[in-house]
Amino acid sequence: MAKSLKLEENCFLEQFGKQAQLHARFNYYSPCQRPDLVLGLKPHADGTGYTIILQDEVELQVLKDGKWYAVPKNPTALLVLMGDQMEIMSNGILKSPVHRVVSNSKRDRISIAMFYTPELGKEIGPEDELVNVDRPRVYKKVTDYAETHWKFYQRGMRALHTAHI
Ligand SMILES: O=C(O)CCC(=O)C(=O)O
Ligand SMILES: [Fe+2]
Repeated sequence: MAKSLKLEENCFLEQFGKQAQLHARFNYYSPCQRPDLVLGLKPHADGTGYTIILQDEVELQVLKDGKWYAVPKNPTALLVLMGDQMEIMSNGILKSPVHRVVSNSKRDRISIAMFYTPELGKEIGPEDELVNVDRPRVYKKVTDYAETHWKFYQRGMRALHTAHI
């Protein structure tokens, strides 16, 4: 990702720190009689650096320009979603998408999500090379953003505005 932005290849890794955290969550979504009324997982963006997902059935959707798009099923692929902290470190170039899981009346669904988050207590912020006259600094430096994210998540809100300049 750093290389794709013409940055020194370890710069994001250094921001994550030596004690970066990796959490795994195993999700089971049972069939639901009223998929029109019930979501598998409410709309949210991840507070991680990034999240890697393995899904067995399509029901994950990503919000773009006010519309929900299904992420195609590919059992041999891992889906990598940017989290809010990669959006901050890339000064808004990489986007942390709002996503949700819809439910299905016929079948269940299993997914495994790996959440990769910077070390506790480590300050992160936009890479200096990504700040210039054409692209002013969008985000300030933040520490333990995942905690702030969690507080807002519980109220069904995004936390990214707390990192805006
Ligand atoms: O189950 C999925 O595919 C997505 C899970 C997810 O978005 C999350 O746990 O944050
Ligand atoms: Fe998520």
